[in-house]
Amino acid sequence: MSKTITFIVQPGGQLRGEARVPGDKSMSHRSIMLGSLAEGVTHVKGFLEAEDALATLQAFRDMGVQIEGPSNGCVTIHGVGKHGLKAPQKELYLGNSGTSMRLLSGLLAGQPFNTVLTGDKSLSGRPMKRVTEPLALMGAAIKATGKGTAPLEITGRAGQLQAIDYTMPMASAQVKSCLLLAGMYAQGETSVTEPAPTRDHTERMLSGFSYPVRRQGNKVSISAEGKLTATEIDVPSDISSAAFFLVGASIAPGSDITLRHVGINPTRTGVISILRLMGASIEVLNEREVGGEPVADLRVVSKPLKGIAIPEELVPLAIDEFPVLFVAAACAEGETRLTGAEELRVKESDRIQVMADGLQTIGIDAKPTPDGMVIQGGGRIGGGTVTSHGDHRIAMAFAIAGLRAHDPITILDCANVNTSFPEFKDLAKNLGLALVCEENSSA
Ligand SMILES: O=C(O)C1=C[C@@H](OP(=O)(O)O)[C@@H](O)[C@H](O)C1
Ligand SMILES: C=C(OP(=O)(O)O)C(=O)O
Repeated sequence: MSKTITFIVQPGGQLRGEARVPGDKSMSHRSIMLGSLAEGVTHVKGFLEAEDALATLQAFRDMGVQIEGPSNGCVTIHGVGKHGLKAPQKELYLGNSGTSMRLLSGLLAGQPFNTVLTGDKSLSGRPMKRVTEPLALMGAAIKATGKGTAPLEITGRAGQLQAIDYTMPMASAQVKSCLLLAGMYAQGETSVTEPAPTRDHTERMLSGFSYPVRRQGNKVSISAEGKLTATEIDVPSDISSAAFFLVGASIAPGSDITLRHVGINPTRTGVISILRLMGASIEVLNEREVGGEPVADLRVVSKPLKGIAIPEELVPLAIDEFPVLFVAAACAEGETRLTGAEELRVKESDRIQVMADGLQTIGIDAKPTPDGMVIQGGGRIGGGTVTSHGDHRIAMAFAIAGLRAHDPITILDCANVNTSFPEFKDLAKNLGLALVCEENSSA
């Protein structure tokens, strides 16, 4: 039996009040990976209790790591050291999570045992050559399908990986992190050069575990010399989850919200920069540093938005926020143009096509292009039935569109909101979104 979830949003309303959205997904994954490889006991708080991060947690349990929790966001990891993982008894199932699969492929390439990585239908369609090809240059043995997709059969080549100096063809934190994790098991110094800055949580967290990692300009380097020492990790709220409310409060007249304890690492704040360019009022309050990551409270007051050409350098810094940014564009006066974002086509869904289809259904002039979208904002937003194609961020983006719609919006296939933000519907309702959630069991 599987559950289907449908969101129904009544039109209009405003967002008001305070909320703390759940922990950062990227950091939650990495806390489990590095905590498991550390010597000693790592305590994590603010861990994201959602399916993607839990898939990573289960994978490490399957490799013999004793992990307590999660309970109220607290996880205790009894690290086994860099060479302490054990062969899993079965394949590692990673659900919907691209981050788990790509980072683990690097980490597992240099282990003294074999593994098979599998995922759900969406993950099994996502491109893995971007990691298997550079890993092969390091001497890894990974067999994918003919299309370069999962399942990935990894033959562990402990002691046989060689360092590479690799320039990534695309700006991807997953590819960078995969190669850095493989580099921890390779002979020589592994370097990864990125064409544009991407999220740097792996590098920051490695330093937090006292593992040497070096950055020179856009190049990051690591070697096998070093060990991870257990630490305390405080995961801030995920700006990618906060983004739904940053947009919602901006577009719904009369809104005024404060989101507490949000991670504002500069490699993640593209959504704030883009919304401000569109005219949004977002104040960054109480800036502080928590465990090597910048954190702040964000206050958003509604303000009329205007369409813009989104600067391409902001694309990797807001890569997961485009579904909801397209909704902001639909509510902005004038044209918004996104270019340089072809990566959106290979996420949990083709986020360019799926968002354009849904926006058109609710009456918006949205034209998909190979690498982005052109949206004419300011028109009447109607209502209708859209499908998320099992993509959590599409489901939540259309829920937010309801704030400016004239008729109800029904969003099909929303169960995957649980991959990143299970509390979405409750938090959204508390802030003022008129959202109803229907659950049905299907055989
Ligand atoms: O490293 C990470 O944690 C992530 C990197 C990004 O993917 P890419 O590296 O494919 O851009 C992002 O879309 C994903 O949600 C999380
Ligand atoms: C792209 C995403 O995640 P992943 O690549 O880990 O599946 C996302 O959360 O928007």
